[in-house]
Amino acid sequence: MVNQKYLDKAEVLIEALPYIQRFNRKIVVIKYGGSAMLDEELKRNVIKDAVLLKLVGFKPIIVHGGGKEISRWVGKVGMEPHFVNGLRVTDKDTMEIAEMVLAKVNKELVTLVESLGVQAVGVSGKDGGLLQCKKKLSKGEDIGYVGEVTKVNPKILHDLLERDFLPIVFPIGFDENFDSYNINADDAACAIAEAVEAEKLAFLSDIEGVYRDADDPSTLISELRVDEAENLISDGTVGGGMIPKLKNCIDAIEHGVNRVHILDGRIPHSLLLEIFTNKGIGTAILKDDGEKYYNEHE
Ligand SMILES: NC(=[NH2+])NCCC[C@H](N)C(=O)O
Repeated sequence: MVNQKYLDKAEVLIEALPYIQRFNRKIVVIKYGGSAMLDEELKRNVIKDAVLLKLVGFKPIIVHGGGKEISRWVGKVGMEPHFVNGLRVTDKDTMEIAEMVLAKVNKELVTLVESLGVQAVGVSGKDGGLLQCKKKLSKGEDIGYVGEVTKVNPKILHDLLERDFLPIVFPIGFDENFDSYNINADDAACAIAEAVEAEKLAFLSDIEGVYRDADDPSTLISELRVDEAENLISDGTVGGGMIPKLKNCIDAIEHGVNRVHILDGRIPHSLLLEIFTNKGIGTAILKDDGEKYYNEHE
């Protein structure tokens, strides 16, 4: 008699097989941010997942933020934050700290990947002219050195992938006058995924996914087509911080990314559970004619 426990384990691995085949040699952009960056254990888990994706033949690219770490350092050096109409301003000094902190976080991530036996290269949006940007206004207000991506030059990423490195990007870029800007990491990940024609873009954040009712976690939506996602925005079902997130997802799909996933980075290995199982664990956003794997396999 074979122990059921072993059979269950084998089943889990076999469930992954079609996805390993389907996504072989495909680019997967992983936006890494939120609480999963502050907890060492979670950080290791996220990086292990990315390393696993790499070693089974995918081409992951990590794009990371570091907002909380930047705020911590701004406080640590005793800088007073400025606000314009309730919005925090990124002045020259803050910009300088942001770049320093993100570079430090970037090298920590590179080190973690390297410690797991995969070669990683960290780049900023300045390297190879990856992210060109301009000043982004917030509701018409100048909030300092906050950038909006105007153009992506993905050559550096293709070169690194070609040579089998795992690229790790932090979203600082320059404008046409070579002034530095801090770019929102979700926006950067989205622009990069479009430019490299990624198969997938996965957002690891502090929310399980998209809910039909924000107050009821049992209403998590497993799969959403772009038109359904647009309706959720226009009919007011989703609100707050989910709106820009969902808009990025829609934008990515309209510009060629096949699937976008919103995942909870606080759940250990959410990335693997999403990619290698039929049901996934977060919300998957698909093209209007995208097949819903979940229903298909039910
Ligand atoms: N949240 C979901 N329903 N996810 C389904 C994921 C399906 C498949 N593993 C994929 O990566 O595309």
